[in-house]
Amino acid sequence: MSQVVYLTVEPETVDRTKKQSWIHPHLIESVDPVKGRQFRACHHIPKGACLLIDLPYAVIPVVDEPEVNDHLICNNPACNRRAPREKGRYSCLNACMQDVVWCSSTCRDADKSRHGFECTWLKKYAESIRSKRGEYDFGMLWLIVRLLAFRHVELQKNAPTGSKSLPKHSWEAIDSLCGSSGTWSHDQVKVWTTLAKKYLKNSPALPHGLNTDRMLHLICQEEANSFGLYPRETGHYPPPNPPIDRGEQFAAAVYPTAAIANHSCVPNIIHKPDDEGRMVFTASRDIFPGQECCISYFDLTKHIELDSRRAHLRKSFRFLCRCDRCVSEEPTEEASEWSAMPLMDDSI
Ligand SMILES: C[S@@+](CC[C@H](N)C(=O)[O-])C[C@H]1O[C@@H](n2cnc3c(N)ncnc32)[C@H](O)[C@@H]1O
Repeated sequence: MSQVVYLTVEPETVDRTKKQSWIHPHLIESVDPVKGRQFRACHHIPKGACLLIDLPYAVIPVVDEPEVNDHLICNNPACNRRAPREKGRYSCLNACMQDVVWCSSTCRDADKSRHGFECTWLKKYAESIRSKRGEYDFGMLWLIVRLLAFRHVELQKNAPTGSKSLPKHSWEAIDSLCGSSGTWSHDQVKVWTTLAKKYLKNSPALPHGLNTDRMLHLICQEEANSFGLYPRETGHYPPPNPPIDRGEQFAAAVYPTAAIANHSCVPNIIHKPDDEGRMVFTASRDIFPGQECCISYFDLTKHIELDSRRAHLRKSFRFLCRCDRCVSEEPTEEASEWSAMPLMDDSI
């Protein structure tokens, strides 16, 4: 069977030329006693309907070799398009880091205030963090710095805190993301505390005015809520046979509204970033009033059996999956066994 391609039906209210997040009027936020915040349908949503287009609050490219890789994206948050080598890339005038590029000098100028916030930090730390700690820790810290950079721009503009209703796009929305140090192993929290003290403390190179505890909390929020960006869709169920993976990750981002979506091993939403780094949710089947609307946090072709799915979610995302499929497949005594199991130390 080849992969099913869903044609996303965009309601007339979506104007993609406007750089705004958009949410389907039938998708609402509610709270589940176990899973926390969640999306629910308040009216029927037909298969193929576009449910959400969410602008990232912060995004970073994930590439191994910036000088040869075409996956670099324009750093201007109002653009976020791919910046291919052959079309010419515009580097930082302060030469802070090779991964930082813009697709035009106009985009570079437009991004002056936000990039200015991260530039000194990148120049001072990027190389040494990469060589001492590796790409994962560097990417995580850079994404945190970018969250702070957007906050800085928001504070500078003295912008009114974003809308209270969905879609949300503000520091206030980032502040309310789930994630706490209690979810992670003691060893992991120790490592992150050291990183926060060493690389994220309030300083002239990173003037944010927040304390180390807040930085540690921000790391936990980022780890629980960030998305990997892949070229193909995530969440086809049943998984295509032969399996088609979602391709190589090219970026990581934090989306203030998309982060409300819980995981299901039988999701009714497929998700994929568009050409401008916005996260797009599409209904993969008819959704009826009251039903929860979920994405899949992982490639469903990679973990098939209950044990494998739950172990992966537990290790990478630190929760016991309570989706309909897992609950219906679990042997009666298993739930208590899983709940009693200590969390593994080799998180992520
Ligand atoms: C990206 S957040 C999703 C929104 C979150 N529920 C909230 O309150 O903000 C991921 C967190 O939601 C919860 N979660 C998501 N999917 C779940 C599931 N299938 N079973 C249990 N908890 C889930 C876990 O606590 C997880 O760490």
